[in-house]
Amino acid sequence: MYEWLNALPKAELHLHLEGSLEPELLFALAERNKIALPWTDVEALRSAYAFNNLQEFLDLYYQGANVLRTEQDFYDLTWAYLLRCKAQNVIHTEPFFDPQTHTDRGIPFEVVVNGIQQALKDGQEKLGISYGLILSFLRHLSEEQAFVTLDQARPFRDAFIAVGLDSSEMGHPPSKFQRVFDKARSEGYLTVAHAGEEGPPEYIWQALDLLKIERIDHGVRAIEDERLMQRIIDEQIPLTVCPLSNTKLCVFDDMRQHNILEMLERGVKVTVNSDDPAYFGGYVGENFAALYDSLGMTEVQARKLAQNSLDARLA
Ligand SMILES: Nc1ncnc2[nH]cnc12
Ligand SMILES: [Zn+2]
Repeated sequence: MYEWLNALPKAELHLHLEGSLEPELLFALAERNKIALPWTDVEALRSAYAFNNLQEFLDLYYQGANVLRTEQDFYDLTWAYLLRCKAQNVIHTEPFFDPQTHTDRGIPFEVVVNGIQQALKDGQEKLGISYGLILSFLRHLSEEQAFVTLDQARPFRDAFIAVGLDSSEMGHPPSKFQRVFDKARSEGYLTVAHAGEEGPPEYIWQALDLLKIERIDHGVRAIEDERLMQRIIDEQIPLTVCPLSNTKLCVFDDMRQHNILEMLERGVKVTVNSDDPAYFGGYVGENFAALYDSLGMTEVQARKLAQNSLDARLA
C-alpha cells in the first residue's frame, strides 16, 4: 500500500458489513457458535473466492453469513471493519447490512442492529470514525418481504440514515420496489440502490426516477447511455464505484479496462469503495492502489476521488 494514498482522508460509501467477514473471523465465529463448515481451513475457503459473476459470489457470501448468530458476532464483525478503516484513514463510513439475510435464518432483527450499532458508536467514540448505517433490502426477495423488514425497522428508526437495494440485480429491476421505497421515504429515510453493476442503464433510470435515490451504487454501466451520463453529470449524482469488486465479478475483464477514471474526467462524481473487501482482495486503500497500479491514476485524480467521497456523504 502507498503511504500517500493511505494518508488521504476518505469516506467509504459502499460497503456490505457481511462482505467484510474475513475467513479468519468466519472460522472463529463458526467455532464459537459450534457450526460445522464445508471448508477444511481458512486457505480452503479463500481458494473458493473465484467468481464468474455476481450470483456465484452471492451464493458463497450468504453461506458465509450463516456463522453470524449473536449480538457479539455482529459487534465483532463491525469492529474488525472499523479497525481497517482506522488503519487506512477512512474517517467516515456508510455501511450497508442485509437484515433479511439474518431474519430469514431466525436471527431477531434487534440482535443484528444492536450489535452493529454498538460497534459503530464505539468506533465514533474510540476511533473518531463517523457513520450512517444503511438498511438494504434483498432484491431477489419480494416487495412484500421488504415491507415486513421496513416494519421491523420502525422501532429502530433512528439507527438508519437510508434504505438501499442489493443482491441479484438481473431480473429484479428497481421498479419492483417502488412502493416500499415510497413508504420508506415517507418515513424520512433517504434512498440509495445498486444499479448498473450487471444490469442495464434502464435500471439506473428506474432507480433515479422511481426510487428517487441520492446515490447510485456501482452505476458503471451508465457509460453505455449518453443521455444518462449527461444527467448524472448535470445533477452531480454520486456513483459509489467498487473497482476490485468489478474485476473479481467480471464486470470488467481486467482493471486496465475499468472506466472509473474516464468517468471522473468527464465530470461524474465517482467515489472509490470496497463493496465486500474480505472476498475481493482489499479495502478502500487497496482499491485506490489498484487504480494507481493499473490505470495510472494521478495524485490530482486521487485527491478528487477522496474529496468526492467526503462530499457525497449522507450523514
Ligand atoms: N456487489 C454486490 N452487488 C449486489 N449485492 C451485493 N451484496 C453484497 N455485495 C453485493
Ligand atoms: Zn455492493
